[in-house]
Amino acid sequence: MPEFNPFFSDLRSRIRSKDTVVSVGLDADLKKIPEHLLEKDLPRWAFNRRIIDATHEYAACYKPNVAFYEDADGWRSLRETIAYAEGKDVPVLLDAKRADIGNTARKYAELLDHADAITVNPYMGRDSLSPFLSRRDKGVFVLCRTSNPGGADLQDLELDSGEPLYRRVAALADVWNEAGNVGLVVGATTPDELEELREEVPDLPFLVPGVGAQGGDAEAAVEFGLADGVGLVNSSRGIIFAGAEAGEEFATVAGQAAKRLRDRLNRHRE
Ligand SMILES: O=C(O)c1cc(=O)[nH]c(=O)n1[C@@H]1O[C@H](COP(=O)(O)O)[C@@H](O)[C@H]1O
Repeated sequence: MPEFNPFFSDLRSRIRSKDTVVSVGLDADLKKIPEHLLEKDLPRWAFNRRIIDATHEYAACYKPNVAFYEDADGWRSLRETIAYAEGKDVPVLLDAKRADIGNTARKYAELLDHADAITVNPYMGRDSLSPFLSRRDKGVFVLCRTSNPGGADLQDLELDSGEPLYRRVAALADVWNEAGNVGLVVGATTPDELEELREEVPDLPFLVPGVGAQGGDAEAAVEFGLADGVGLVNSSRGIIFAGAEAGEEFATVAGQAAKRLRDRLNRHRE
């Protein structure tokens, strides 16, 4: 098994030094940002800055989902947000779920010039992921068993061998992990699959979304999400919009929510 690459080694150091596996999802939905920030030049950046100030002590990483930034002001907000998070020494995992034919994938992989790690979609196969995998110092999280209800539609399909497709994805991701830079995305909403996948690929760290707003199993997320103590459990809305009713105190409430999740997850860590 390859050693962890620089991204996962740094993540391990952060997890140890801050004693947290919480990934704070920066899904800065303009429709939910407190009204008093909407008059700012870049409301999403203003929002994220305050969220980062309040949560960074509890964050193993920040995970902005690019869906919330794909417009001109959004990209500017995202750039500012990433720089600010990195200024606080918190790694940034860009949730982009990309991949494409080689020529296009090469372009998509340039997103990694601006972040420490990325999520990718394995549906188009190995060559569509090569430009990401060849970034040996970054983290590449491969979607495997997703947390949404429709995750079963394709991912649970049984192959001729009798194994479900998501298990094959996990086995392939393990093969693709030549540089020690690969992780898997496995939702907390399917704890049995989390357990099964931990057995299938004992060395791959998982990003486990789906706790908080989606109601996933936080205990299973921690029990099975970590490989050699390294892994991430993400909550987005459950943290950043915890203070939706708190007006100007929204960030304080978000900080409390991040701390609560950290403490809850830590109770289940060895
Ligand atoms: O790749 C992801 O992060 C992801 C995979 C998955 O299976 N389920 C899932 O919810 N996510 C992302 O994790 C975040 C979950 O947000 P909350 O439900 O608000 O905590 C969103 O950004 C989703 O896009």
